[in-house]
Amino acid sequence: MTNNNIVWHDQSLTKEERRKKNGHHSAVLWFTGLSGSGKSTVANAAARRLFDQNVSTYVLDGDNVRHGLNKDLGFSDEARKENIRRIGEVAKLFVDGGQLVFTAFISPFREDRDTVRALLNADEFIEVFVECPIEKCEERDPKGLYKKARAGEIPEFTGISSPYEAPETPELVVNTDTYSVDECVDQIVEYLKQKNML
Ligand SMILES: Nc1ncnc2c1ncn2[C@@H]1O[C@H](COP(=O)(O)OS(=O)(=O)O)[C@@H](OP(=O)(O)O)[C@H]1O
Ligand SMILES: Nc1ncnc2c1ncn2[C@@H]1O[C@H](COP(=O)(O)OP(=O)(O)O)[C@@H](O)[C@H]1O
Repeated sequence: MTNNNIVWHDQSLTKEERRKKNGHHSAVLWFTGLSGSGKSTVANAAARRLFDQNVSTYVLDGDNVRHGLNKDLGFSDEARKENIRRIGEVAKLFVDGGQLVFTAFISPFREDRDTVRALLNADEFIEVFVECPIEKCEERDPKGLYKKARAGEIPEFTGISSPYEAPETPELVVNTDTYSVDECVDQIVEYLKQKNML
C-alpha cells in the first residue's frame, strides 16, 4: 500500500558523513539461529568488545523488541514475517545513522531474511548463522521454554512445532557448541577487519 502524499525528505546529514565521523563502516550483523543457540549472548559480547574499541554499536534483540515495538506480534509464520520486516527497516535506520547494529532474532525463514538483505547495500548486511544443534539448545534451555514446548504448553515453537530454515550461504557461521563466546566474538571481529569495516 503506497500513499502518494508521503514524500521522502532528504536529511541534512549523510550516511557517509556519519561513518567518517565514527571512523568505521555501518552495517547490520544479522544473527539467526534457534532459541538457545547463543544469538543474544554472542551479539552483546561482540557489541561490547567493539564498543570498548570506540566502535558505535547497538543490539536489537527479539525478546526485548517484542516487549515494545513488536509487542502486538505472536509466533505464527505471518507474525514472524512482520516481526522481521519491521526490524529490518529499523536496522536500516541504524545503518544510515552510522552504527554497526547487531540483530538477534531467530528469523527462521530464508525469505524474510532475504527481504531484509534486499533493503541494504551488499556491504551493509552480514548474515551470521549462530549454529548449534537443537539437542544442545534444549540441554541449555535457559528460559525453560523447550521443556514447556515439549510439554505442549507453547505452540509453534521453533525447532519443535515451527520450522527453522538454516542459512544456505551466510557470510559467517559461529558454532556455539564448538567455540566459546569470546572465540565467536574473535571470529566476528576478524571478519569485520578483513572486510575493512573497522
Ligand atoms: N513459539 C515460540 N517460538 C520461538 N521462540 C519463542 C516462542 N515463544 C516465545 N519465544 C521466545 O521468543 C524469542 C524469539 O523471538 P524472535 O523475535 O527472535 O522470533 S522470530 O524471529 O520472530 O521467529 C525466543 O528468544 P531466544 O531464545 O532469545 O531466541 C524465545 O525465548
Ligand atoms: N559460545 C557459547 N558457548 C557456550 N555457551 C553459550 C555460548 N553462547 C551462548 N551460550 C549459552 O547458551 C544459552 C543461550 O544463549 P542466548 O544468548 O540466550 O541464546 P539465544 O539468544 O539464541 O536464545 C545461554 O545460557 C548462554 O550462556
